[in-house]
Amino acid sequence: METIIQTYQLTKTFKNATIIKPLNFSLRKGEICALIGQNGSGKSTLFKMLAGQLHPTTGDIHLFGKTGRDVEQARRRMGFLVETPVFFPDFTASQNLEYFRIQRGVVEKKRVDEVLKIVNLAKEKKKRFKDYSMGMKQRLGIALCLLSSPDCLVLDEPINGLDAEGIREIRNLLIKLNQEKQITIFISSHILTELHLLATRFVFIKNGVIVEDVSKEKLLEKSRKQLQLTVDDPAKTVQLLERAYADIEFIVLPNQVIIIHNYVESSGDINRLLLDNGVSVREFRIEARNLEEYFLELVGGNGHD
Ligand SMILES: Nc1ncnc2c1ncn2[C@@H]1O[C@H](COP(=O)(O)OP(=O)(O)OP(=O)(O)O)[C@@H](O)[C@H]1O
Repeated sequence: METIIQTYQLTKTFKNATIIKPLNFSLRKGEICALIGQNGSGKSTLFKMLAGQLHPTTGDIHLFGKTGRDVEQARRRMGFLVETPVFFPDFTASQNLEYFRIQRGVVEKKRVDEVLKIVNLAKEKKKRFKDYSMGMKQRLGIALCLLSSPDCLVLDEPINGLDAEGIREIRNLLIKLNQEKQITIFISSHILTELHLLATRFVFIKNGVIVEDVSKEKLLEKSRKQLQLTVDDPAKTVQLLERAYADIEFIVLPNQVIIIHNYVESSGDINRLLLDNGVSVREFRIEARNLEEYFLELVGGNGHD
C-alpha cells in the first residue's frame, strides 16, 4: 500500500520548548487516521509542518515518497485545513470558492459547483458566508481543500465546536470522500468520542510524543475491559508483571492504582503471581470503561511516555 506521509525523527522546538519530540509516523493510502491529543499536545504543530507552514527543527518529511525539493510538488496532491480559512463574509459560498479557484490556479470553472455538491452545499451556494452555520462554514472549508482534487486531506479539528448534527454531517462527508473517492484522511481532535465512528486508526499524542497507535478494532478491544489493581507496592508489581508478561500494557495511576489493558483473561494468574511474591492486593477488579475514559488515561493521566 502506498505511503502518503512519512516522517523520520521529526522535531519542532520553539525557543527552548521542544513541542514535537523525534516523531516517526506513516500514513498509508486509504486510511482515515485520527490524531488525538489534549490541547497543546502538538497536533497543530505537526500538521503545520506537514502543510509546509512551519519548518521542522530536525528530521525529515516525505510526502508520496518525495522529499527535499520534490516535496512541494507532492504537497499539491494534498488538501490542508490547518488554520481556519479566511473567507469573505459578504461573498456567497460560490463567490468565495471562485476567488480561491482563480488564486490557486485551478483551471476548471465547474470545479466550484462540483465541490459545493460534494459537501452538500449546492442548495445554499448563494447564501453569504456570514449567514452560514458553523457546520456549513466547516464544510465550506473542506470544499476549499477539495478544489484541487487532492488524494489526501489533513484536517485540524474540523468538528471542533459543532453540535451533534454538524458532527454527523462532517463524519458522513469524510466517510464518503474516503470510500467513493479513495481520499486518505488525517484528522485531529482533542475529543476521542468525536472521531471513534469515523477513523480506522487512532494515534494518541501527548507532549509531542506518540503514546499509542492502534487500529479501530484494537481500540475497541482495549477500551472494553481492563484490570484495575490497588496494591501496596506498585514498583514491585510493575517489575513482576513485566517479567511475567513481556508485552503487558498498563499504566500506573496515583493512589497505588495500576490499570492493565491486556491479559484481562489471565486475571487469576496475575492475582496469584502478586500474592505469591508478597504484594498485597487491596482491590482487584475487572472494569468496563468507555472510550473517553481510555483517552483520558492515555493522554491525560500518567501514561508511560
Ligand atoms: N509559534 C509558536 N511559538 C511558540 N510556541 C508555540 C508556537 N506554536 C505552538 N506553540 C506551543 O506549542 C504547543 C503545542 O501547540 P499546538 O497548537 O501544536 O497544540 P495542539 O495539540 O494543536 O492544541 P489544540 O488542541 O489546542 O489546538 C503549545 O504549548 C503552544 O503554546
